Amino acid sequence: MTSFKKGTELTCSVEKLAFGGKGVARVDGFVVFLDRALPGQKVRARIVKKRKSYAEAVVLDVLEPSPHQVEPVCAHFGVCGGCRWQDLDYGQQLVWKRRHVEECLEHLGDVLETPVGEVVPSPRTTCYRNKMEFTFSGYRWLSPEEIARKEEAFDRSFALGLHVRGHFDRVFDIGDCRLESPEAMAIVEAVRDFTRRSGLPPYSIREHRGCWRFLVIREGKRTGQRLVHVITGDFPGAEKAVDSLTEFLRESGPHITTLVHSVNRTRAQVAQGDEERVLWGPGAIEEELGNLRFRISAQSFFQTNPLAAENLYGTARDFAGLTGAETVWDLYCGTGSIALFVAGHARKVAGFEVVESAIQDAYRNAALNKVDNCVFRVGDLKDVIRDPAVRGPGVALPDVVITDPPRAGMHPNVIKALLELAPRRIVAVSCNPATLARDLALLSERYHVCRVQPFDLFPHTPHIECVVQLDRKAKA
Ligand SMILES: C[S@@+](CC[C@H](N)C(=O)[O-])C[C@H]1O[C@@H](n2cnc3c(N)ncnc32)[C@H](O)[C@@H]1O
Repeated sequence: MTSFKKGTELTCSVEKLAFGGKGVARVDGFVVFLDRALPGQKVRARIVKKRKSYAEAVVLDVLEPSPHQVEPVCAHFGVCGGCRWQDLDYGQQLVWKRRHVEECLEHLGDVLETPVGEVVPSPRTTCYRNKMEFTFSGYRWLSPEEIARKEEAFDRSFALGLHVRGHFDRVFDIGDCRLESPEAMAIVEAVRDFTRRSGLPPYSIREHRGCWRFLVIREGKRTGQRLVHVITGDFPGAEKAVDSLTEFLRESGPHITTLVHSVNRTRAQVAQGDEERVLWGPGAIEEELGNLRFRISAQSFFQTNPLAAENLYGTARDFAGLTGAETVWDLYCGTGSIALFVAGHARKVAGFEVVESAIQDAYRNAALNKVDNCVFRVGDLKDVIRDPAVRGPGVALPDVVITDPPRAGMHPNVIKALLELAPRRIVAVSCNPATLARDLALLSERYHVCRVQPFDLFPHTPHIECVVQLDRKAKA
């Protein structure tokens, strides 16, 4: 009988991928989750955690490869925290993503009227992200290959890059990220070069002190515009150093359209800051989605894979089945992209969102596109969804609701309100099949779940988005 004690080494065959991305093997009937394993592989692995009904293990050696294994396109694969499925054939990634949606929705049984659709692939599988966040660190992590190159002297006291997989406190110098454009990577290189020589220290997450914290690059995939957002700590000389960095990039970084500096005074390791200073250009970029143009400022939310999001929004609009006569509510509207996408097909659209700056962006985007039948309301939906005062006099109750909540899904108050408001159709957009399944089960009290269409917005990761059409049941 195999022991599953921590530290035990075993050989096993990987059967499938679990929701979340880990490989699954059964050893003597006991489930073992394997980090970085693919179905079809035979591996030697070491148990790192033992629970009552399962164990977790790391792969030490691949003894037999998976038939679906491919050569990863990125040199940092395995070390980097992103792209964990880059060594799995893209077609298979889509197969497993669909299966995970099916598994999550399985318990809905007959409520689900049609099978889950085939996953719509991302138009691009590399260079698809329009936003990347890079972290500065005073402790540069070196790969075993770099350490082996003893003849090279590596400066370990400064890094600008991404986090090492599973380690929030380790950063490696990224040279070539395949999710980003070569132009954006050239900016990372130039910023690293300048800041390393600046004499000012990277921010330390242990001492909570230092200058350089984050570099965020946003890129309009259709417009080619690029925004550089430098986030520093509250450190003497930081402002002057960013001014000099701006001058340096103006001379050497031809790919930049605008540069913004902000200060993060908090201990939270988030790439956001206050006191935004626009040092170069308009302080925002524009992106095109369908026939709309969106203004994206340094800290506003925008879908990170715009080309795939365009397909998703188009399907959300199709599922809404609008004739031009409807009042549509766009719940969790962010900067209004879905509201604006459907505005031309509806009488009136009302967007609801908790972040005030996103609402300002939504109005700006409506004006930019000369859309005049949308209103946007700020507030926590669980409190404001039934509040006529927040809704305002010009907004009728909805014929159709489109809802796109964060990963946690909809609050029970929002579900309850939807069941009472009972629009004839609900289109649910979700980035988390598990919370989607929970919300659909609750809504099924009054709604048929007609269609589920998954979209891949994040190639090489286990993430999957879904658009679902729900139609109100006829009264018995
Ligand atoms: C997945 S995003 C969707 C944004 C938008 N539909 C889009 O496609 O760009 C979820 C949005 O819900 C907002 N949000 C989160 N919790 C909320 C709440 N309790 N009430 C209202 N909005 C909320 C977030 O700020 C975010 O903009």
